[in-house]
Amino acid sequence: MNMIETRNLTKTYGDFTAVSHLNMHIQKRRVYGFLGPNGAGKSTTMKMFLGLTRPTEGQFYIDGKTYPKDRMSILKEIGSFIESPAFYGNLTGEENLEIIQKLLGLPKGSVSDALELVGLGPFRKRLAKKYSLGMKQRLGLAGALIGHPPILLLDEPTNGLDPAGIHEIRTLIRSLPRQYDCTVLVSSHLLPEVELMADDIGILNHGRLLFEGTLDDLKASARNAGFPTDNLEDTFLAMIDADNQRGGR
Ligand SMILES: Nc1ncnc2c1ncn2[C@@H]1O[C@H](COP(=O)(O)OP(=O)(O)OP(=O)(O)O)[C@@H](O)[C@H]1O
Repeated sequence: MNMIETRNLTKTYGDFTAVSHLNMHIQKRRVYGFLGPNGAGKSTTMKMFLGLTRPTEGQFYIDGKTYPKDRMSILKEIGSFIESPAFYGNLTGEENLEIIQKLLGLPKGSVSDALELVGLGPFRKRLAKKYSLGMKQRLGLAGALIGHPPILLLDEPTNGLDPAGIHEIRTLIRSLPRQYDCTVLVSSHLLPEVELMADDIGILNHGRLLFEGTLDDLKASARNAGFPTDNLEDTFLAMIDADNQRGGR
């Protein structure tokens, strides 16, 4: 079953097309890696799912609901982390999460659970403005996860983390479908990262979906198209390069 499905989803800004006729299929209880170079349109797509920017053309369906008709009930199902999340710098990490907990009407214990889940337990009493970049990313993730939403949209969640932090967050994301019955859409511009986290991937370039399927499907389709397949990152770069040579849009 598809938890998120788009049909010809398109977003233009003036005469610039940021997202073009996207047909994505994000299956329930899977991690979908949304891969593409800077400016490919990943954030714009996620912002449309959250109702933060309006599609110019096309539709999307989330858990059987239609945008814009069911916008509010769609939003209730999504936890998100889009671009650097904003916090109250003069409040502690814990206090920041308490605000979300109250807004969502969650039990008090959910704050500690979320802090532990992302490894911020020991830093709960520190002011958010004193957090390192990696700690801020973790706090953003905790904010997205706190209500155990059935759908998580995570835009480059490992940005700014050190290798140990990346490993930890990746392991956490991998475990979410099993642990919380969650469907995860996670964007990245790094194939090795997606390779370690995702069940399915979608490759976006200049707003167009170049590929969608499992990693094995990607290898097979790259082999058929004559791209290198020993190293999937080379495959990805060669696909992007070939698309750019063709004009890219
Ligand atoms: N409000 C806007 N007005 C005009 N152009 C925009 C606007 N928002 C995004 N764009 C353009 O749309 C394109 C896609 O941007 P988007 O942020 O979705 O890409 P991305 O794949 O998330 O890239 P990154 O990895 O750099 O975040 C970019 O060329 C960007 O400059």
